[in-house]
Amino acid sequence: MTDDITDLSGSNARGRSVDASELAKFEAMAAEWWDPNGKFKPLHMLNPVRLDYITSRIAAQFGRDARSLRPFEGLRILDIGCGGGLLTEPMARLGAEVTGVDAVERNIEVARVHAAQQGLDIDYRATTAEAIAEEGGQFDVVLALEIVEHVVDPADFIATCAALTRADGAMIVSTLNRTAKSFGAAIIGAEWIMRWLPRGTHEWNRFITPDELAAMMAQAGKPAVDRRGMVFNPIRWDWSLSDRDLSVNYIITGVDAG
Ligand SMILES: C[S@@+](CC[C@H](N)C(=O)[O-])C[C@H]1O[C@@H](n2cnc3c(N)ncnc32)[C@H](O)[C@@H]1O
Ligand SMILES: [Mg+2]
Repeated sequence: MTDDITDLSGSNARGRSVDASELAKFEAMAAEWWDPNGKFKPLHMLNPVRLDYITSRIAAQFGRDARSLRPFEGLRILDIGCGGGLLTEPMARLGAEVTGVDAVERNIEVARVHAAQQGLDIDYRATTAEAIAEEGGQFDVVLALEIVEHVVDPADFIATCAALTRADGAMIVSTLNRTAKSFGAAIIGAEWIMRWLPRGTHEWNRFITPDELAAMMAQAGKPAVDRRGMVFNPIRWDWSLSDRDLSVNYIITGVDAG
């Protein structure tokens, strides 16, 4: 059950969003975070397109010029479920003051070592969103990328992310849609055929539709202002953003209703 983590290494954070069996999957893969051909290959492939999206949304929200040298100087960004820091590091490079949080201690160790090698100053913590919220943490931007399908109660988790986001801030959430196509692409394609991910990494019934996620964000006071699909093109072998096709991977930005 969610409270019983005694069968793990004991290095994982507790919190009501934590599903111990989900954490065990990431704990087992921790060493591979920065291997572009390892088990996180899909995230490495996805990284440029989601970085483009996130950078332009943050620049728009805060009136920054995304092409300047350090456009996010002065912004506080929280990356929840940061893993090895694939998206955390570019945020720091763009000048933001970045906190990366992951419930798996081993991920945080890997992230810290890699950031140090890159000469990046990132505040990495092995904890949960709810623990940061209890401390009263407030951020200009909260990122929750590819994590909501792994937490115990997605609506509760989204509410915590929203509480961590300042009134004039933005939260950006990416995940997998629950469609026949996502079963084919994310489970059969990525796990069974391509073997990019170990079998069982994703559970299709935990995937969330864009409407469900948007409803959770609206309920949490950060209604969706923008949603895009992230689409893999097997002929060009690359990813692009789409206004129309949110059938597999997608990303949503929420800002204050007022
Ligand atoms: C698919 S990975 C995504 C990593 C990173 N956000 C990225 O997109 O590159 C999901 C991450 O969420 C972490 N995680 C899962 N449940 C969590 C929870 N309840 N609180 C904090 N982190 C969690 C896992 O340890 C894992 O590193
Ligand atoms: Mg995932």
